[in-house]
Amino acid sequence: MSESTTNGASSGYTASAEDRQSNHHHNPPRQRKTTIHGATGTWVLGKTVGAGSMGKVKLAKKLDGSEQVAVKIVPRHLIHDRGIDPATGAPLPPKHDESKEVRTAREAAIVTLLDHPYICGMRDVIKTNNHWYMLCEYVNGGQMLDYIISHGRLKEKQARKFGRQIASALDYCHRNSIVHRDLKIENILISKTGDIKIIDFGLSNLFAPRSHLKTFCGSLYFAAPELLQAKQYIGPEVDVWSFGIVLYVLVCGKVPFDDQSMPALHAKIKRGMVDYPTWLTPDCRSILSRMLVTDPKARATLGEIMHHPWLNKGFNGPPENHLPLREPITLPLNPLVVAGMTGFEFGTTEVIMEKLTKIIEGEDYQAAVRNSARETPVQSPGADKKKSFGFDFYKRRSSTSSKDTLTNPSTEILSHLYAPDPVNAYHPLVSIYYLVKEKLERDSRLITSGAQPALPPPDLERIAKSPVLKQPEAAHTSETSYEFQGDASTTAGARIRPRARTHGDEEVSEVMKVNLKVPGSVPPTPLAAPTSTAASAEEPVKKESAAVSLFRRFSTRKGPKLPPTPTLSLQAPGQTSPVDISGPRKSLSLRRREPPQPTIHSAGSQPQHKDLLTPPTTADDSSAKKSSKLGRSTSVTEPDWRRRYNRGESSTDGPPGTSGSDHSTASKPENARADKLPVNPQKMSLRTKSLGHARRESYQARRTRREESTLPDNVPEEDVNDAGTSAGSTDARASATPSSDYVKPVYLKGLFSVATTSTKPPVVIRADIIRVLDQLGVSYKEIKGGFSCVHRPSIDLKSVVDTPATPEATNMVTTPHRRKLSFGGSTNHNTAGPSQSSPSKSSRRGRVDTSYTSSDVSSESVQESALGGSLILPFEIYIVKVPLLSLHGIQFKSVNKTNTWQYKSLASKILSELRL
Ligand SMILES: Nc1ncnc2c1ncn2[C@@H]1O[C@H](COP(=O)(O)OP(=O)(O)OP(=O)(O)O)[C@@H](O)[C@H]1O
Repeated sequence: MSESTTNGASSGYTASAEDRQSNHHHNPPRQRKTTIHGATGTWVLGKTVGAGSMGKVKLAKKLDGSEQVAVKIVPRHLIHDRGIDPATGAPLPPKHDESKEVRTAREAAIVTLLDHPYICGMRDVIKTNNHWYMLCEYVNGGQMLDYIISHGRLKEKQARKFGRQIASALDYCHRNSIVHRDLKIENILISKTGDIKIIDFGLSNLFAPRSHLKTFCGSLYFAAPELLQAKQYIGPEVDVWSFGIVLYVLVCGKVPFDDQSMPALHAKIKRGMVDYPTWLTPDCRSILSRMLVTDPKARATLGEIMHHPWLNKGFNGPPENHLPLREPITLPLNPLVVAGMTGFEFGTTEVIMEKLTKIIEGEDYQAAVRNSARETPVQSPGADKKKSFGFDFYKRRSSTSSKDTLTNPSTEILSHLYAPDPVNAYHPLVSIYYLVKEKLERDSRLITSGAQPALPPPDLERIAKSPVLKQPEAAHTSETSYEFQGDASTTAGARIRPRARTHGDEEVSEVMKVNLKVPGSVPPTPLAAPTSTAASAEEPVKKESAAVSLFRRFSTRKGPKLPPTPTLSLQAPGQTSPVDISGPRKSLSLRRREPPQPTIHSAGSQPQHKDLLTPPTTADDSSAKKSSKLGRSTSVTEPDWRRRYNRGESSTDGPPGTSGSDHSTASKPENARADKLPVNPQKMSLRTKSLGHARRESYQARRTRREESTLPDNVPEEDVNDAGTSAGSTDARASATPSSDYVKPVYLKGLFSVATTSTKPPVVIRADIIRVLDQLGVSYKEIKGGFSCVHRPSIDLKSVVDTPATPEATNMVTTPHRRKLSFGGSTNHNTAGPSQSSPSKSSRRGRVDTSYTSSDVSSESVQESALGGSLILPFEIYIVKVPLLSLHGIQFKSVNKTNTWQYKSLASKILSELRL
């Protein structure tokens, strides 16, 4: 096997060499083994584990095999056509796309400093002439999105655990003056221990309490209303809104706001009318209704959320934010720490020293220090007051406003937090000072313990040569905002991803754009060990034996084996049911009719829809238990499932899959339901929506993004499993029957439900998968343990019908269209895959309707798809075994997160066709 090598600048060091791709042209890509060199050593790139709009994510192993990381590879594109140099008249030389550079550098810079059990850690950053390589902790428990897609909504108790972890991570960020701005279900991964890891800080930024950010970014579905109104915002409040959407998705299995028309979706988000399903407990509804408040000033602060009864039920106190204990900064400043802050381009070390000194000496800061010393902490059980309260930016600014009168019980205990806190989010410079200092301390501890070799000193000279922009004003004395370059108002400044547009900055005064480099002065830190400390900190009062207990109870759906859904159709335009992302759950639900469920609406709201597709009941939902006839979903413990299984109930009733590492759960079985209900044709839609991205860009923008996210020829690649073009069912059929080690065991408990587990042996499951993939025209190749698949929908362009845009749509890049696309008709499927002109076998048998209609996708995407564009959907299916239960199951893995809704829809369809 040949090897190509990429030398790079690590953690901000100047790129020292081109990516070496010399082997590329001489050897087939599969043969190549690419290595990258950074300050942390030499890493061998492996298979692709994910992809986003910024690039691919690959596995990498240290040359000596001692470590494994995920590497986010971001191509550095050169802009060639830059016009003429007015001075010389000569064409300007090509230059890297600055906004993308800045955003990547920002992500690297921020995440490198963070140290939190629920935030994916950064190991090293390597920059070459052609790429950024961000070496991150490899999170191998799957994606939250995949889990929700396969299993539907979570029980409240499960959602609470995740909710506490999200709150903990957000509180840590906010107290460090960092706002994520792209919190969404796709950006939450699950670790092997069953804990969450937040990824993708590519849209994060620093905020100052009295300053404003203005950039609209993030997924539309998760975006706060003020962002849609081009309003300025401080920062934390938009994360609280997105957190509310995520929590809603977890407990409801759908997004709260949705519409097939973008303007209508905008309007719904701005109106903020939320349907709260009746199965939600009052506390759950209460916390959601405090987060999903359209007025950011009236919206709960994170501090309030962390003290909300729902989030604390069964726990000793609010979530721990894992912030180290901090003392107010005193002079003189530590020059080593200040040197480590240059990566953020606050300026040269001298400038940072001067500015920070001014802040620390300032009367505001000193008053804050005095106040904080006087403050009598209100101690809540099990939590340190300072660590658990969010800094209440709005209350501090307008504490007398009636809008600040919270109805939540935490009002009182929050009231003392009206003063600036010298150690929490006082000012970005102050926060970064703490973060760098803490990182240096961590690193020195590691070096002392011999765990981490000393790294070369930072290239301060290079850093010093970087352009220095206007320096920040002292905190609380100006409205200066730390808006990094790339947050600028122009589209060019926005991250190219199918989800957002950037508002103009005309309303914003004194916005500072700060260039950013990767911090070069801070040595990388080895990745933290799995989050055992976090788990203990989050241990509930009602003892759960381990963090993984979250998955001990399983979302299962009991129901008779019914014929497969005959029709698969997307909702017609005008239907306004919110997105139900619970794929298999949804497909199961299609077989049953449920009595209409009353919905509870937020004050003043009108019912927008009734979601009959999302099943009620949770473990701690008494109301749902009372009306169990309404439910389709129940959670069972393994013993419960065993009982049912042994009684000879349908195999599709169980099991609650588990890795088997802990079977001690003593939770009571919950009500299982017969659900022998007829089909509700009205609810037979398998329309699925993206939870992630609003794809309303122009065709050009999409094309650009696609080109950008596709690794160019010179990108080191070992595997080509994203293509899926060469393989097909012929290969798969020809391959040998799976051996006993074909299937991998499931290490994460509870990732399986009736929809994804089976008593069938792997060989039968494999054959079934091949049958269904063939049937649906999905290209595939067999990989270890499963299938690497690519779906290329065929589009009936004749069916594309423009719909008139509303006035609001003028704001949007595209207008909605009707379209028709098919699950059949894969263009390069090796075998006799169905096509539109030739209906699939299943269609002929009346089991699958291969086409559906939707107005969800713009004509651009239709055209694009017709051109073989971004509707191409790569994903993987694995056959796994569930230890101890002698069961097998399948696991979906999305490879490209830009086609979420399409992936969800296809996964649902495959599952329903598999009839496991
Ligand atoms: N540390 C990690 N461990 C395992 N998988 C990862 C990791 N980081 C990212 N991935 C996978 O790669 C995918 C893309 O990663 P990421 O969200 O960082 O990319 P992106 O280009 O910033 O995405 P976006 O389109 O939202 O901008 C994720 O959805 C996930 O599946």
